[in-house]
Amino acid sequence: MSSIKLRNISKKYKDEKKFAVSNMDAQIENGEIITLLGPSGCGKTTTLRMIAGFEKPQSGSIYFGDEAIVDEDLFIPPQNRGVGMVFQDYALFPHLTVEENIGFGIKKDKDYKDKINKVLYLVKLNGFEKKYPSELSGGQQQRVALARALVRSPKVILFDEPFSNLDTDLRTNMRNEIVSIIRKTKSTAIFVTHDQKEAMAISDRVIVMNNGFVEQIGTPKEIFEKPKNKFVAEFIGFSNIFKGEVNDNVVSSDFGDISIENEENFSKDVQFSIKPSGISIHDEGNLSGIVKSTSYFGDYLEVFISYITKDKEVLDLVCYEDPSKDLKVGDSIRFSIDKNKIVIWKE
Ligand SMILES: Nc1ncnc2c1ncn2[C@@H]1O[C@H](COP(=O)(O)OP(=O)(O)OP(=O)(O)O)[C@@H](O)[C@H]1O
Repeated sequence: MSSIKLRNISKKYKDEKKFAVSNMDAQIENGEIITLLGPSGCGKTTTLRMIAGFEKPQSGSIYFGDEAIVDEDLFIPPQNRGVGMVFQDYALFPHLTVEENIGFGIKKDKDYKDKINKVLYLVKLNGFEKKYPSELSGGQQQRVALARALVRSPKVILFDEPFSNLDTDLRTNMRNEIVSIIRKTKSTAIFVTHDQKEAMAISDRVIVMNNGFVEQIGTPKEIFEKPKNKFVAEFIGFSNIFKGEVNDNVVSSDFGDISIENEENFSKDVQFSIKPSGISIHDEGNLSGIVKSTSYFGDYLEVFISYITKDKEVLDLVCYEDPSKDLKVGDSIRFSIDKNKIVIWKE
């Protein structure tokens, strides 16, 4: 187990104009589960591969604990880094049994059997040692891949989109199981995903990346409550994003003045998001609009409202309403905004 420090690392692939990763700084604590989150092509896999040693950064340094593994004149090769990797496609040898896959490349000393049995038990595959990968489900194959990483007692385990080949139910179960094994073994783990829900569900902290840059590093709660900018807010699924101006404890916008707590001391130009649950349609609402569309989702009704500003601009808002409400497209309605359901960031 080890902490990891990335200091100012940059990577540009040969013949590419753009940097895949630019000036990245991050500190990952010992035993922490961290996720690199961002859209396709933002540099997540490149970062993971630089930590594993499959790619060499042009500049910057990487430390495992106090030990430099990459520096100006230093490059420790992958096999000497003590890194375990679990890939999206499991990368198991089809002609080897579960036991042989897990034990591949490790010394067949007197502890060999014990080590294999210990990890088989951990991933709940005892009894499967003589099976071949083709005889296993996707989830079971993924557990073999994890056991193969764990048997080497790695300093850090890297997971590249490990759940993307599994269907939804299995995916949730597998991710809970894998996280509980990581916690049990107190491993330091880095995941790569572009699924924000998954990132929030499994991580102690999330690194949000965009275009090779780190946009924000924080706990899921910090990122949800204090997104740094519009990219992060949109990427984690915020809707109803508008501009405003803050003076003391009031944000002024197209929806009038709304008093806020302003613990962050925002001033002047900001952007803000109104959570869909923070908009309610009722006759006493101080704002008026027209129902643009409705979609029924069982537990709630998703309603799009068209709101006309003082400058005659039409803004669309989405809100979640009681599904028993009788709302039809074209209805004139009144609505209000709950100031506690507003999230603000500096523009
Ligand atoms: N071997 C390579 N040679 C040249 N360019 C590459 C190579 N691998 C990645 N890139 C480029 O580097 C950038 C970052 O790619 P990377 O695979 O790290 O992104 P990602 O966030 O992991 O994307 P995805 O979610 O699609 O896997 C992209 O612009 C990509 O096209």
